[in-house]
Amino acid sequence: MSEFSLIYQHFQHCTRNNPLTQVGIGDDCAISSMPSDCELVSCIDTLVAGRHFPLSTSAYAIGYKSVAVNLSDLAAMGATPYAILLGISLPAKLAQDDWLKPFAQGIADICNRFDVELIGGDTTQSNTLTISVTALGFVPTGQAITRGGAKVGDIICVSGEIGSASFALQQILNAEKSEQHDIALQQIALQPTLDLPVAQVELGQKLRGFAHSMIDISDGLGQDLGHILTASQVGAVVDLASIPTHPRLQALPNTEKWQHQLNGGDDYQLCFTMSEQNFVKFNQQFSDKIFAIGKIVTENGLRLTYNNQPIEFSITGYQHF
Ligand SMILES: Nc1ncnc2c1ncn2[C@@H]1O[C@H](COP(=O)(O)OP(=O)(O)O)[C@@H](O)[C@H]1O
Ligand SMILES: Cc1ncc(C[n+]2csc(CCOP(=O)(O)OP(=O)(O)O)c2C)c(N)n1
Ligand SMILES: [Mg+2]
Repeated sequence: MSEFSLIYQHFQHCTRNNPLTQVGIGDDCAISSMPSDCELVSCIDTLVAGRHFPLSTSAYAIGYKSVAVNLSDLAAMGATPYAILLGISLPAKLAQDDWLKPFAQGIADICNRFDVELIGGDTTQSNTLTISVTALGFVPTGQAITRGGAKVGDIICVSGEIGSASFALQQILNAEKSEQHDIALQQIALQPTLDLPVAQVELGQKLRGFAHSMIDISDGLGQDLGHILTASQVGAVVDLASIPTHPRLQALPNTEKWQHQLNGGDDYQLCFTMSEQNFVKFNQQFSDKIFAIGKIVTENGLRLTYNNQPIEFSITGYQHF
């Protein structure tokens, strides 16, 4: 299949047109109008086969997740997503309909769910499958939620269960090593949390005007909350028993569970801080579940407690190098 027929067949019309787009796929650049009174919010995340997703991951999930992790970054700023650009470096053996069709379907499903248009990209051949997605969104001027706004006294919240994706990944990596890996790979608990993360786009927007700081959890709650603390020059106390946890994880020994939750990553939940007053107001105004897990304090660093006892736990987070 030629590079151009691949693009036209699988990507040119896979998402719905957004009225802001003046020129989409097919020219040297896309051209978009800016909505009035808004700021542009942009990010890029790259996914490399065997590093960001197991080699056994389906083409559909690879497409879906490549977009979801970027929409999660936009969500973490309180932005409304608008469009993506898709860079694909593809081994020659995958440049065929059997792989491209479900891959493009994964991209299309998550884009169409959030009214995001695929407006351009780039396609090359490479020995290692690598997907790089740039996402663009908008936020009303001055209202983006950054990592740097946490205030002493704020409640620290997360948007949902933490650690499930890391638990699923551990089972998959073990199964890939086993002799009967085809059978083992059919029995992974919580696999959708790893493969098809739910970008918290609507919640992120609702938190504008409520949250003082926000980040999405990609590298592990410990490290990512640490980014808020550093940027805001504050500290935190987190109660490990308050972290929302799936029953399958709850059944693990504490240290294994906390390893998945604090250092695992791949959660793509939001972690944010807000005043106690705003916490009460948010819960009165919206039915979205948000979970208080700790407090922002003056003393720098992250302190962990469990049943009111201090806990020592090494925060490593996901490290590329
Ligand atoms: N190669 C790079 N060139 C320029 N900026 C980069 C590069 N890699 C990462 N960044 C920037 O560094 C910051 C932290 O990146 P990262 O840890 O990847 O954030 P996230 O977890 O939100 O994806 C972001 O502002 C990102 O844009
Ligand atoms: C095969 C495989 N190994 C390990 C992981 C775990 N993992 C890889 S990258 C990563 C962190 C997120 O990736 P990164 O490139 O740091 O994204 P960013 O923080 O920039 O959003 C995690 C938890 C995985 N998902 N798949
Ligand atoms: Mg990144």
